[in-house]
Amino acid sequence: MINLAGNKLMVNVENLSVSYRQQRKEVPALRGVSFAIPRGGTCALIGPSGCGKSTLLYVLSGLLGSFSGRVLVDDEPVQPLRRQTALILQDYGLLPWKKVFDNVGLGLDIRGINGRERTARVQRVLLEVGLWEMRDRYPSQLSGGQRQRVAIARALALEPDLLLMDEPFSSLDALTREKLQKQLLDIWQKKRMTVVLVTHSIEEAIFLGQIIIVLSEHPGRVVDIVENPRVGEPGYRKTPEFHALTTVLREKLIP
Ligand SMILES: Nc1ncnc2c1ncn2[C@@H]1O[C@H](COP(=O)(O)OP(=O)(O)OP(=O)(O)O)[C@@H](O)[C@H]1O
Repeated sequence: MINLAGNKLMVNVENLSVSYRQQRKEVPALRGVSFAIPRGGTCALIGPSGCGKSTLLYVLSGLLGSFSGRVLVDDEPVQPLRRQTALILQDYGLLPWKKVFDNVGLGLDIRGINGRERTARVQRVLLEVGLWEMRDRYPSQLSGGQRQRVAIARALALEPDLLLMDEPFSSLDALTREKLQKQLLDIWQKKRMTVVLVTHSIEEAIFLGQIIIVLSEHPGRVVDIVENPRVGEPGYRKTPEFHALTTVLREKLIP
């Protein structure tokens, strides 16, 4: 499928609704959500706590298969364990008993990529995120920012064309957070995979999301889809446009 700007769509969600079953009652989590992300674009999902952001990410990853509506990833109906989709969860999902090197190789192990190919890919991504020196450490011997980078490296080792991230930087201090946001942007500019990121932070959404999807209170509906084409431009964070957009989003989220 092609969007209006002539780009192929990576994600196309039409009229998506999701409910959870809780004590024999249907609890709606998302209602009638529609949006599209072009291939190689970035998208930030933002909205109040409990509005269904993580649920939406689980649907895109294929982990949550019971929904109504249509969800296409690279023109195919979404399915579990798509090889080129990588998902980074909130707690990073690192195994404490495995060293950094093997934590990064975990996704490759699951997909049966081993031997020299595995070693080469793990080495390459550890160098990319600046963690090669830490390869023999255990997760407990790393800082929060380093652990997050291990999780990113693990995702990159899969050479994904769709990277899904659930609040990847929320537990980090402000400085580390900005550093890693910048690093993610650098990686995206190099590889141009499609990125979908859940965040609570308005600034993060504007810094990283070419498309910002604003969801309503639970059950989540799309309040607005904001286009933010200057993502990745040097110095964007310091521009008046960036600050103006901060105000616009704040008003949409806290009317
Ligand atoms: N397994 C489940 N069973 C029942 N209800 C659930 C389940 N998982 C989530 N929910 C409910 O669905 C709604 C959406 O949850 P979700 O975690 O997707 O929201 P969120 O926007 O990511 O929240 P937060 O910003 O607080 O992380 C919430 O009201 C939540 O309580």
